[in-house]
Amino acid sequence: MTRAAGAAPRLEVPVRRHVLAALGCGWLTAAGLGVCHVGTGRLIDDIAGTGRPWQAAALMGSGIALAAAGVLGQGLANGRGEAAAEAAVRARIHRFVLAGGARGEPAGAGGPVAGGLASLATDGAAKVAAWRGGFLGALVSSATTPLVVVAIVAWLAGTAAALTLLAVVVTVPPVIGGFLRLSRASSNGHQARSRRLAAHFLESVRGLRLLTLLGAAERRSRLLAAESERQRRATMRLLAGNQVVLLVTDVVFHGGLIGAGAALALSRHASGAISAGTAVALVLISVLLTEPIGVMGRFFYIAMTGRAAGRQILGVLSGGRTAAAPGAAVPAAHAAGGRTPADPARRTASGAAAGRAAPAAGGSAAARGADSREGGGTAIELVEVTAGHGDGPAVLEGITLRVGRGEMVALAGPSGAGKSTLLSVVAGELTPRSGTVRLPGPGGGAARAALVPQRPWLFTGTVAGNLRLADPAASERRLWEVLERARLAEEVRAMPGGLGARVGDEGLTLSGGQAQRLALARALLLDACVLLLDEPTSHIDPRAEELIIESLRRLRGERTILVATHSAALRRAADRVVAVTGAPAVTA
Ligand SMILES: Nc1ncnc2c1ncn2[C@@H]1O[C@H](COP(=O)(O)OP(=O)(O)OP(=O)(O)O)[C@@H](O)[C@H]1O
Repeated sequence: MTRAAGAAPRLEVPVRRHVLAALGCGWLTAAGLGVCHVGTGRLIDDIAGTGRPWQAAALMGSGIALAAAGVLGQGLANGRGEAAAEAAVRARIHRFVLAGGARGEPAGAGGPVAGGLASLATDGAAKVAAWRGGFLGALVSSATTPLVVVAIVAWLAGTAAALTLLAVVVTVPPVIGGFLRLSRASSNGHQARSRRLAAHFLESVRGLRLLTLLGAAERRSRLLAAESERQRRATMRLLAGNQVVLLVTDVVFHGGLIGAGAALALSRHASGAISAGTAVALVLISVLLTEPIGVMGRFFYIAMTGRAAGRQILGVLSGGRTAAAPGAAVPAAHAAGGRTPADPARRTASGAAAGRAAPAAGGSAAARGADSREGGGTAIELVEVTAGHGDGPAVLEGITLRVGRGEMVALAGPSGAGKSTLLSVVAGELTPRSGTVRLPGPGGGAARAALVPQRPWLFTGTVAGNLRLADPAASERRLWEVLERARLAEEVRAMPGGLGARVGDEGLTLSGGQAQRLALARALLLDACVLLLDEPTSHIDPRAEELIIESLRRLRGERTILVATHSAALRRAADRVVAVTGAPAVTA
């Protein structure tokens, strides 16, 4: 994309050659058809006994050959132009994404970017290509073929007749332009809404795990269904409006141009200036003047949707940032394998009891936790639990672990040892292969557990919208309350819009620490007795880590917290550290 000083920005696609080829072929087709119609006129004069038979046949034959060559050539030029344009637009978007653009803040209204880009790179690129590569040449040629037709008319019926016809022809572009402008605004809005909807679908699929954990999947699906229905109705309205525009242009211009041609032919024939055959040829040739309308009718949607998609792509490419947002959460990959010996479970700085290692039966160690708060009751109980993913080997084997009510227990251990797997088992996300998992609630029933995954998913929208995924009916007061408890309220107050502040694509307008605390606040809204936190302080700076640890300290005692972590500071803050070493060895 290049931009001359003061010129409007343009999405550059390498199709000039193809457009010129399509233009030349379009003229060839028009000239061929014109010559063919002149031959038809001569044939009529032959039948009337006033012409030369060989001349009519020669004109018709050569006209058909020229027109056929023009049609084939234009088809080829359009096809190649479309392929070249599509490849070029996709390459631009890919370069932009690889440069980190999709992680930037959305330009303008703050719509979802990654989902929107996926739609632009596929559907959008195809639309731009169909317009710039496949249609522009045909459009330019059909807009200029009337000049070829007028030249043939001048040869057939004189300059005056040609100029009269030209006067009618020149009214075509401004009127078509007016119609296009009328429908452009609605088409643009419709495109933008379609892209937003596509992005919402994509985002929901990617955040499905979290939606399920929060019990918000059903609500989200109802929301998407309602949005889809609104978009379907809007599409039907747009199509109906476009049909009306097409009908009007068709009737006005076909009638006007063919009528003008017929009137001209009749008057010239009546004055004896042209033969009957030439008059018929003139009417037939005037039909060629309706070519621009035919093209507009056939490609109306291609031009409209292609231009709108081009503007969107250009807007994203020139308006998006090219670097990852500072402090953006970096995805933490699950390390595979790694069955290294356990970090030694150790007594924490607070002096609480550390997990006890117990010898394992059959050569492996088993977790043997103990309630650190005698009399407080057990909040989490795992007995001889063996678990793994799919058909894979067991990640945890024969685990026994008890966590007391209100206790904060840190799960430590090397990457891949099974800390996240253990949290999934407690959360009920992963069914153990054997053993029992119990979360006895204070009232006797099962307690509710809220899992905050390693990389919390934030949906495009506002701070309040993300919080209310957990509790749609939560009042503002309640939202501020959980934000306070997650030590995020002060920062949200400072954001433009407060609770209404935009949380961009995947939450990337927030720092990693803010995203973690927002996810924690959301989990607090669930009113779950048990909080399961997976690496809540990974990839954030010491200040943000301090804030999260501080908020967990405040929650301790009131909620039971099981936290998987590599952070020494977080382990120190816990009542107890349990070392997870992976199957077959897990020690407590
Ligand atoms: N969804 C999954 N499907 C298959 N295997 C998985 C899945 N999730 C984790 N694993 C495997 O289970 C093992 C334990 O992974 P887990 O994420 O529980 O470890 P972890 O101790 O939490 O690691 P980290 O500290 O890096 O987060 C690893 O070998 C991992 O590859």
